[in-house]
Amino acid sequence: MSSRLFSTFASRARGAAKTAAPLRRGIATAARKPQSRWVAGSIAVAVPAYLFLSREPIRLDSAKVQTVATGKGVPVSELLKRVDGPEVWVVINGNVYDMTEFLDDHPGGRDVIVANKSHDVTPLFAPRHPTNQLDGENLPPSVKKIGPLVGTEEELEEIKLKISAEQLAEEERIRTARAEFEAKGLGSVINMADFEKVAEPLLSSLAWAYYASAGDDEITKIANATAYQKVLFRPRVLRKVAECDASTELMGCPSSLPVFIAPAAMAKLGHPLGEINLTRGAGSTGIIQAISSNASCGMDEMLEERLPGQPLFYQLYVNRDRAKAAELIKKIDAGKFDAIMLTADAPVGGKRERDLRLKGEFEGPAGGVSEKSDDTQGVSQAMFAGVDPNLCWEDIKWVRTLTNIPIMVKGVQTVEDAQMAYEAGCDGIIISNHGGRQLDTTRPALDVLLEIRQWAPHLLRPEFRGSTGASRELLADPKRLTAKDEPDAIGPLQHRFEIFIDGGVKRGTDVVKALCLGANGVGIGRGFLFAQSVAGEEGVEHAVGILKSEIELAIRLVGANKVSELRPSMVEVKKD
Ligand SMILES: Cc1cc2nc3c(=O)[nH]c(=O)nc-3n(C[C@H](O)[C@H](O)[C@H](O)COP(=O)(O)O)c2cc1C
Repeated sequence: MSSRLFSTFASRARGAAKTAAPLRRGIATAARKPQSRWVAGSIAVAVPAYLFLSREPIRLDSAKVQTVATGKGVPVSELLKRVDGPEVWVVINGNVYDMTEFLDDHPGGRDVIVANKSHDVTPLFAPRHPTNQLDGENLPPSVKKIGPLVGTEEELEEIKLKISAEQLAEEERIRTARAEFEAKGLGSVINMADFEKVAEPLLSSLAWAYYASAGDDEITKIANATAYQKVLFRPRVLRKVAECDASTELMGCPSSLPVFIAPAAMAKLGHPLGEINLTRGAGSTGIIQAISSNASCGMDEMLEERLPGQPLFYQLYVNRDRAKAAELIKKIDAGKFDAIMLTADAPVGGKRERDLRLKGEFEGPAGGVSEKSDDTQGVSQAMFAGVDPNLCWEDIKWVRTLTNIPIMVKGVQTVEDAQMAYEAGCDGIIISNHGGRQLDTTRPALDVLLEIRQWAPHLLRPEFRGSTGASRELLADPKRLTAKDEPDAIGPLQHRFEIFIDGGVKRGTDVVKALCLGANGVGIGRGFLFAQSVAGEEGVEHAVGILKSEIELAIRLVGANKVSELRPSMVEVKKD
């Protein structure tokens, strides 16, 4: 995918220097930024992280090789002495850590650590945690760093995690699928659904379950996507559509498309660079990434990748420990993020059965809001253990006292709550049901947008308050396209209020439909997770390229030249 298509940030900072690259570039790009702290670790874990549960040898980093040579450090024999005792020591990235005091604080529960005591757990740790999770002040206070490990090849072999026949078979399956995909190339992916199909065999069963899962019977997840089929276009013809510009502004930030990367946790489960792929891909294509509170890369790692002027949003889960929550909000403020998406639809985690079936093999990220998890719970529950279930509208005011960054509420699912968000002084909302991952059989997100149009049109910009389909005014003046479809009888809003929507968006036509109905922009979660899993940063760029061409095509074929010309009269909503 060429960055020439996307001028916004790419040309400013990275220029058009990118050349067509092999699919392996996702890994190779780690070497592109030698200043990144990520690099040293990423080379070593690249292959195992792809395979997720791989027990392939982790190469020693240079510091460790030196200690082996000088004989200084913690001998393997010391580690092995703890196999049967009460102390729990593990090796991560060549260093020995005492986890005994940390066990009950671990977001993923104590079992996963205890079961692997006195082993090198780097292959389990790397795909789930920020690379700098154990550096300096990031080291949890209850974890003790003992020192670098030293040992002979045979001793190091002894402390490697044991791999089951099932896991070996999975590694083989992934290897074969990747080889098959690389023979075909990224050009074989021509739409967002293709990314999902290609990603499935490339992912570990755990990563696939985590990404694809949704609440209960996954009815809302499916409905989110199919809802777009009930909105049909009413294209206008003979409109001079040679020119087309799909760029727009989201919360006052330039965006090459009316699409943003919805915040989604644990991108490293799919690719060793994880969310860094998303930051880079968003930067080079000029779209906006919303970073999850539970990202598997650290906030500072992503900020390091940010291009000059690149807008970034941050998704906030408010921790029940308000001191911790305030600390995170101050970090967001200091990071100069362009908007906060305060997630409100997950006071507790949904029941995601694909996750639950794999329980015991997964741990939540150590960053974000995750807290100690109850070991009877599954994957997603670990993610939500720290989230304050008592968060309420009053708390928006509290967040406001800590930062001036625009605040949006993510997870609004009724017109009543859209109005409450406006009255609470929020700068916007994201209509979302978390991709169907929370309360199953909740209405598809698109229905909420239609409900807002029906009952609170004043929350939309004036030109989107009209009815869909042919209006009396339009028929009286059919040449009109860019003027308002309906007179603005309601009057202006008292403060900025933008409406975004996510869930089930797979096509450029879905995006254009949401915009015709009054949304300012559209978020995509799984689609970008799959894209980065398939081909790292280049996968993200390829996905943006697909969306861009589909969105531009839809804008033109509906009879417009730019986003601001899209109108309710260009669509009709089929009655159920
Ligand atoms: C694997 C995964 C992890 C997610 N993690 C978060 C998260 O940490 N915070 C959040 O607000 N939403 C999270 N979401 C929800 C997304 O932000 C978004 O609402 C949803 O993915 C949109 O649906 P789509 O995947 O059909 O595009 C996650 C979604 C997925 C699929």
